[in-house]
Amino acid sequence: MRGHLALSLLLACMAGLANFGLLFLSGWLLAGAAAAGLAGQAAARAFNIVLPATGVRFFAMVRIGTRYLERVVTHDGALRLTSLLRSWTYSRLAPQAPAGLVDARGGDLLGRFVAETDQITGWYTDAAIPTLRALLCGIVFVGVFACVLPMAAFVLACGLAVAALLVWALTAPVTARLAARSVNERAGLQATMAETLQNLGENMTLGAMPARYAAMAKQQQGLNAVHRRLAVMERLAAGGVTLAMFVTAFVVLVCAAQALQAGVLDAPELPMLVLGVLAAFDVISALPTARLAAARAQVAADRLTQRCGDPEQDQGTTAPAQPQAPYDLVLDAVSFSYPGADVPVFDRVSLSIRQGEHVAIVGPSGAGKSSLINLLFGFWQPQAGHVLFGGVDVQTTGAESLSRFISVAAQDSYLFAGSMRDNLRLANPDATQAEMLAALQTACLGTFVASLPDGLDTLLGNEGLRLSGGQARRLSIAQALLRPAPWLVLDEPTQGLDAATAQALMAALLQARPEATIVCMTHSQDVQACMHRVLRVEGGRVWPEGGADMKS
Ligand SMILES: Nc1ncnc2c1ncn2[C@@H]1O[C@H](COP(=O)(O)OP(=O)(O)OP(=O)(O)O)[C@@H](O)[C@H]1O
Repeated sequence: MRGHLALSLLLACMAGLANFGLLFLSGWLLAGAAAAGLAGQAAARAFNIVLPATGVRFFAMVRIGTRYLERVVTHDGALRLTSLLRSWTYSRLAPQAPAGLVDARGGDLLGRFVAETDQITGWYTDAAIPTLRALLCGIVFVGVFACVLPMAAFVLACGLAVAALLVWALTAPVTARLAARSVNERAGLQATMAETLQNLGENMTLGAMPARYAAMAKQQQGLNAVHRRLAVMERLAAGGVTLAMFVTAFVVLVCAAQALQAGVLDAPELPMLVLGVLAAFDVISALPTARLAAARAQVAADRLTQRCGDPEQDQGTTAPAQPQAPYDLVLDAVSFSYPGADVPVFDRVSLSIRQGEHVAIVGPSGAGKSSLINLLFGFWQPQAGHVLFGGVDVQTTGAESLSRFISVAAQDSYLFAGSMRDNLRLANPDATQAEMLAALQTACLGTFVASLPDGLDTLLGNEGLRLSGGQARRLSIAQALLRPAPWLVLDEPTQGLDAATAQALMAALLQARPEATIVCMTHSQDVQACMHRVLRVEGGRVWPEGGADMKS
C-alpha cells in the first residue's frame, strides 16, 4: 500500500508540475512571440520559437499521461485499500455475532461495512494525496519563481500559505461537527431504510408504512441540511482560494512590472509569472474538498473502530483448541443471564450429554431451550461455570471450529435468495445431487421437490419467501443433515407439522443418522417419544423429565 501511495503522489505531483510548466511556458511563448512581432522582422527572426513550443508540447503530453496514470494507480490503490478495510471489518464483526451485535442495526452495520470503509479510503484519494501534492508542488513552484524573480517567489509563497490557511480557517470550526452529523444522519437513514425494506410485509400489514415514510423523510431532510451547509462551507473556502489567487496574481504583476521597468525582467517573463501564479493555485484549489474528505474519513474511522475495536490491537491469534472424541457436552455449574435481564436463564446448571445420545430438551416457551444452543456455540459467555465440548471450553474453540462438529437447524434459520441447490451447497459445498436428494427425502421434502418443474434448481426468492414456513424449516433440517458432523441439534424440528409427518420425519432422521448425537429442543410428544432421554428446562434449572433437579 505504501508503494501505491508513493507512486500516486509522485504521479499527482508530476501532473501538477506539468500543468504549471505548460502555463508558465505558454505565457512566455505568447508574450515572446507578440513582442518579437511588434519589434519588427529582424526581431521576429531572432526569436527562437522552437524551444518554448517544444516545451509546451512536452508539458501538455506529460500532463495528459501523468493524469491518466495517476487516476489508474490511485484508484487501484483505493480499491486495494477498500478491500483490505472490508476484510478487516468483517474479520472483526463476524466473531462478535450474535452477542456483541445485539444492539446493532443491520442497516447501520452495512453502512459501516460499505460506506464508512469507502470514506476512509477517501482519506487516501481525496485528502492525503491532494494535500501532499499541494505542499510539494508549492515548494517547487516557489523555487522556479525564485529563479526568475525572487520578489515574485516571496509573494507566491505568501499567497499559497494564506490560501491554505484560509481553507483551514473557513472550514475548521464546523467541519468535524458537520462531518460527524453527515455520517451519523446517513447511517440512521440507511438503517431505517434497510429495516423498512427487510420487513416490508410486516410494515404494510401493521399499517406502519406512513410512519416509516415520515421517519425516512425527516432523516433525509436532516441529511440534506447538513450537506447544504457542507457545500456552502466548501464553496466559501474555494472562494477564499480564488480571491487569494487573484490578489497574488495582481501583486506579482505589480512586482514584475517594477522589475521590468528596472530592467531586471524581460517583457515575455511578465505574463509568464502571472500565468504561473494561476497554475500554482490549481494545486491549492483541491484543498477545501480535501479538508472535508479528511474530516469525513476521521469520523468514519472513529465509528468503525468503535464497533470493530482498535486496529493497533490486531495481534497474531492463537489457534483455537480443537474438541477431541468422545464429543460429549458438559455444562459445569453454568449460570447465565442475558444482559439487562433480571431473571437468569440458567442458575448453576450442570448436565452432560454423551456422544451418540438422543436427547429432547423440553420446557415452557421462554424457559431457555434455544439459549442452550447459544451457550453450546460460545455465542454467549456464561457468567459462571464452563461449557465443555469434546473436553475443551467452547469459549476457546470458537463457533467456526465447533460448526465442524455440531450441525444446527435453528428455529429461524436464514434462506438465501437463490436455488434450493445453492442453499443446500451452503451447508456442504461438496454435496452431490444424490446426497442432496437423500437429505431432502429424510427431511420429508422429497415429494415436494419431485413435484417442482425445476427440482433442485427452483429459485426460493429472498429469504426463501417461495416456501411455506414448514417447508423452510425442513429445508434447514436437510442443510443440517448434509453436514457430516457427529452432533445434530434441531430446534423445534416438527413445529407446524401434522402428527403423521412429524413421526415420519423423526423416523427418517434416526434411520439416516443412527450414529449421530441428536438433541432436539421441542414441545412435541412425538419427538420426545423417539429420544433416549428428556431434559426439562424451567425456572433457570434443568432436570431429567420425571427425575431430580440437575442444579449443582
Ligand atoms: N438475545 C437475547 N437477549 C436477551 N434476552 C434473550 C435473548 N434471547 C432470548 N432471550 C430471553 O431468554 C429467555 C430464554 O429464551 P429462549 O429463546 O432460550 O427460550 P425457549 O425456551 O427456546 O423459548 P421457545 O420455546 O419459545 O423457543 C427468554 O426469556 C427470552 O426472552
